[in-house]
Amino acid sequence: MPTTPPSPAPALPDDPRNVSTPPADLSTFGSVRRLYPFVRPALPRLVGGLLSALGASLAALMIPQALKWAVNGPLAAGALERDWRGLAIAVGLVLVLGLGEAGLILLRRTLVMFPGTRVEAEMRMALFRHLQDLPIAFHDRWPGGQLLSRIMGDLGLLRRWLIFGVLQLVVSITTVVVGVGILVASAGWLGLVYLAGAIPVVVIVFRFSRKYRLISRLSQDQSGDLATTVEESVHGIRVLKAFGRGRDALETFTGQADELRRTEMRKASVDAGLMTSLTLIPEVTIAVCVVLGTLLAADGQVTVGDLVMFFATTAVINGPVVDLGMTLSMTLNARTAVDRYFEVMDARNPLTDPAQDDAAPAPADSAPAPATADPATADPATAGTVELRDVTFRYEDAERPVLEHVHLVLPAGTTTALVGLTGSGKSTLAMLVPRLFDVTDGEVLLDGVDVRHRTRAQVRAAIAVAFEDPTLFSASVRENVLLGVPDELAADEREARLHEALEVAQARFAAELPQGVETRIGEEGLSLSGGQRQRLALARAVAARPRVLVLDDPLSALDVATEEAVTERLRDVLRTTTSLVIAHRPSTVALADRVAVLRDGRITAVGTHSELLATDPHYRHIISSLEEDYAAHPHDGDLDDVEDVTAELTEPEEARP
Ligand SMILES: Nc1ncnc2c1ncn2[C@@H]1O[C@H](COP(=O)(O)OP(=O)(O)OP(=O)(O)O)[C@@H](O)[C@H]1O
Repeated sequence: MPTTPPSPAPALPDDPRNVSTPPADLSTFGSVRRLYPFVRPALPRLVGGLLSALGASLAALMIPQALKWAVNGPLAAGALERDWRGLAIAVGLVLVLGLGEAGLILLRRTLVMFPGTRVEAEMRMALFRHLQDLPIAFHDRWPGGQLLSRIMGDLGLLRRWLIFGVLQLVVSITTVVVGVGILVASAGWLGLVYLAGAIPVVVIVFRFSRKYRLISRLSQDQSGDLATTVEESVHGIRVLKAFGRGRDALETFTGQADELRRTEMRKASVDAGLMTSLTLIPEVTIAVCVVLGTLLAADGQVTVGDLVMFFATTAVINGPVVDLGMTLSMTLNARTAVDRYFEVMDARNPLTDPAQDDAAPAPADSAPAPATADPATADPATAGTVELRDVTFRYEDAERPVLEHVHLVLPAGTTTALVGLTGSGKSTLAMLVPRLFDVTDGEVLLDGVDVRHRTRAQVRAAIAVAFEDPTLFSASVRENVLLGVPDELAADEREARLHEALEVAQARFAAELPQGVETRIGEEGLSLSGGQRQRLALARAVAARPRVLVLDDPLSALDVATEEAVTERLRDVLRTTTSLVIAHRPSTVALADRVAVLRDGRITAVGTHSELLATDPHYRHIISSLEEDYAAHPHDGDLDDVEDVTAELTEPEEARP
């Protein structure tokens, strides 16, 4: 039997709230090069788009050459003996070049539109997949708004850059380089003077890049913080309203929005500075060239045709020089977006699946333990058993462990209640069983095999969890309840599980919702009371027919009568399952065959309720404080009556107190 865990994965990246400057080790090129795996399938179209764009620029640069030929040739022949044929050829040439340029621009747009949107979609899906895989510890540390802004805002930025920015950048640079080359080669001194104007442009662009990169990063991070504030205040709207703290939330939001506005203003002013320089410097250079060109023409060193070609070419170059400023800021924003995207994508999940060779065979499918456990994969002595063996667990960044040297066996087919004072580590212990966290030391064994030697999918197929805080998704009751049921299961079997689970969890109210079990609930659907939500979450755990059921205080929001009814039905279900129930109420403890007492991160006693009452003073203390607490707040969980009128209307008679 394997006992050593797989080698640890690299640590998670720094807290995103500390990330305010871009990583210095990658150049902009180095950063955006990381897009290659996503861009590769779209590369032929992108290259096609680039070639079309370059062709369009080349056509634009050829027009001045045609003009020069016309001015020096057919037009120079004099008014009386015009070369009409030559003139027609020149006009035709300009027309063909102009039409060619327009056609190539259209082709470029058509070619790059599809890959741009496709790369964005692929990257978005990859990020979402990765977020689903990342451990709870990652999600505890990363604010939702930061993730939201990366998956939406940053990827939108990248799409715009891929469709327009990157090609325009290459085209602008190529046009400027080729255009200046033509000027230097064919216009002598005039070309060199124009080239000299590039020196201040290079210096200004370099300084701009350094400054803009920092501001761009700040602005995108601040957008993420703002999104987090919106997300938190929308989620916590009830608390904010109940405590009259809406104004405080508004002030926080206004402060952050104003900070972002100031950053955007700084960004715009740095951008404007660059645009002004890129417009002004070529204009000043051209003014100098006009004076010089006039002197050279008067001296007979250049022809009028040369001057027409020169100034027409500078007119073609000037546009791309100004575009260069715009595409450069787009590129720096895209670089920030790539950095922010890969900060999440680079985060590794320390909860790894074992290598194929090391993996233990899959545990018996969702069959009840121990009778039907697969004899080929499970030792009959341990089939269906969960064991925590000398388990120590410390949260990342926490100074001391929450759990220390915990030994606890959950025998197959039994129900163990876990009790302890608040903060003693009950929920933490429960999360180690389905591998939501991995132990720092020791082992969690399922069927006698370390859970780290099974894939996470195998472990989670065997274990279902219902948390105190029930999360429902924006989907129908049916979809929410059948979340843990394999899709391959026959339709009638799924239907049977749905109805059984709703019945066990006393959630028959679902049938009386406006569209029955097809009613959409969750954030965008019908609001349910706390008790109703909890019962659906419990139904979800029951419907999965797990071999191991972990219930983290799943009945806390139920009224007394409903809790009794659920407890009764749950007892039948728990008989076929190995269960761990975290109890905050004496009535929940009554569900259990055995009770384990957790005190300051250690299991201090295990026994039946009556044994512990007789022998363990700490247990008596816990039970009396639970009873006191319950007596003081007997209606804490009785949310069905007060929270939602819908509940009143749809609750079946027998489920009401
Ligand atoms: N994600 C986390 N990171 C760091 N510390 C945590 C985290 N979650 C819980 N803790 C700490 O671990 C300790 C145990 O918490 P846990 O939620 O397991 O206790 P509990 O016994 O379930 O409490 P309660 O009965 O109040 O639900 C607490 O001191 C808590 O502050």
